Amino acid sequence: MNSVFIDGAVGTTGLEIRDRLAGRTDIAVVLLDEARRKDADARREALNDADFVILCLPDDAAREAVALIDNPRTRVIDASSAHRVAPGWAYGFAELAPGCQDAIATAARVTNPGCYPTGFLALVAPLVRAGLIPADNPISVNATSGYSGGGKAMIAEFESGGASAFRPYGLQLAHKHVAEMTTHAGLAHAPIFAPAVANTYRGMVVEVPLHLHALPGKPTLAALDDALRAAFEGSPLVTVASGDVGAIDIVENAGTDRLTLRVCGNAAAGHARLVATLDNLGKGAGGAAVQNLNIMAGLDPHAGLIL
Ligand SMILES: NC(=O)C1=CN([C@@H]2O[C@H](COP(=O)(O)OP(=O)(O)OC[C@H]3O[C@@H](n4cnc5c(N)ncnc54)[C@H](OP(=O)(O)O)[C@@H]3O)[C@@H](O)[C@H]2O)C=CC1
Ligand SMILES: CC(=O)N[C@@H](CCC(=O)OP(=O)(O)O)C(=O)O
Repeated sequence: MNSVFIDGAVGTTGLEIRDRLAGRTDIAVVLLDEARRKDADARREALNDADFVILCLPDDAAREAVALIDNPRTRVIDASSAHRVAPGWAYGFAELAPGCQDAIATAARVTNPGCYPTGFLALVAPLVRAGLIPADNPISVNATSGYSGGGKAMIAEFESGGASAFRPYGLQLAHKHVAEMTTHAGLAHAPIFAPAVANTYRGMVVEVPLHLHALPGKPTLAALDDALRAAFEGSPLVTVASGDVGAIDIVENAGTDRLTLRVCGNAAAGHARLVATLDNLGKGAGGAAVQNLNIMAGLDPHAGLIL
């Protein structure tokens, strides 16, 4: 039996993880009651007693939690963006590249990927690795998230009735996810990241437009599709669907831990739209955390996930 303390268990991500772990007989979930859940002494004790801790906290509180751990045994999964490019942390995206799952399995510190980077990296990293996109190619990424991506505060704002249908943000192009997108895609230059939030609770679309005719090897849409299928072959969570569709819905994978990739575009024009759909709270957060926990604990990687 593995004990797992969830720090931040009543937040949006914490509740998703608790749902996925409910009923598991191989995992004992440890929670602090309402009166003690922000008490540093109570958290220190829980953090050090558990085999695993999952941090579902704002970045500063996540850094504080890690600093409270003073034993070599407790292993950490951080859902925040505090450690996404930090030395000594394994990047918790098992399917991203050969070796990732093994690195997670043995790591003491695993950072969950960001929700937007999960879609972006699945689309781009395999193509960079295959040499179809040069590492120094300029890349843009447009993405839309459900409002639960902003946690309790944004949920309250949207559910109070005053929020707009569609809100582009991050307009100064300094979003906190850019560093992890650049690093883990193996890019030489930061992508231009244009996020937006839509008035739907959960779900996400991440899109990368490409001028194929301007790439050195002038790859075809079929070549990109083949490379993505080869990269994720056998994964029950990350799949490549036909890009020959008229429209894609932001809630396509809402309520699941799936990530669907498509290579769409106009072959004659040499224009591609790489599109990923996921649930920001699924493969983008809670599902990824449970998958990483399973892998670290040597269990079925997909136990408790919503396939
Ligand atoms: N929402 C999403 O789609 C995703 C979120 N994440 C990341 O997961 C983390 C959690 O996000 P999310 O669940 O959305 O956020 P929420 O705001 O919904 O929840 C955060 C929780 O942390 C609690 N908390 C804050 N400070 C402390 C502290 N010092 N000690 C103990 N508890 C504390 C909050 O308490 P209180 O209830 O009192 O406010 C709240 O319950 C963030 O780092 C976020 O970036 C990652 C991927 C996707
Ligand atoms: C809609 C919305 O606001 N989304 C958040 C990202 C979701 C999140 O908090 O995830 P990370 O932990 O990966 O940062 C944002 O843009 O900051």
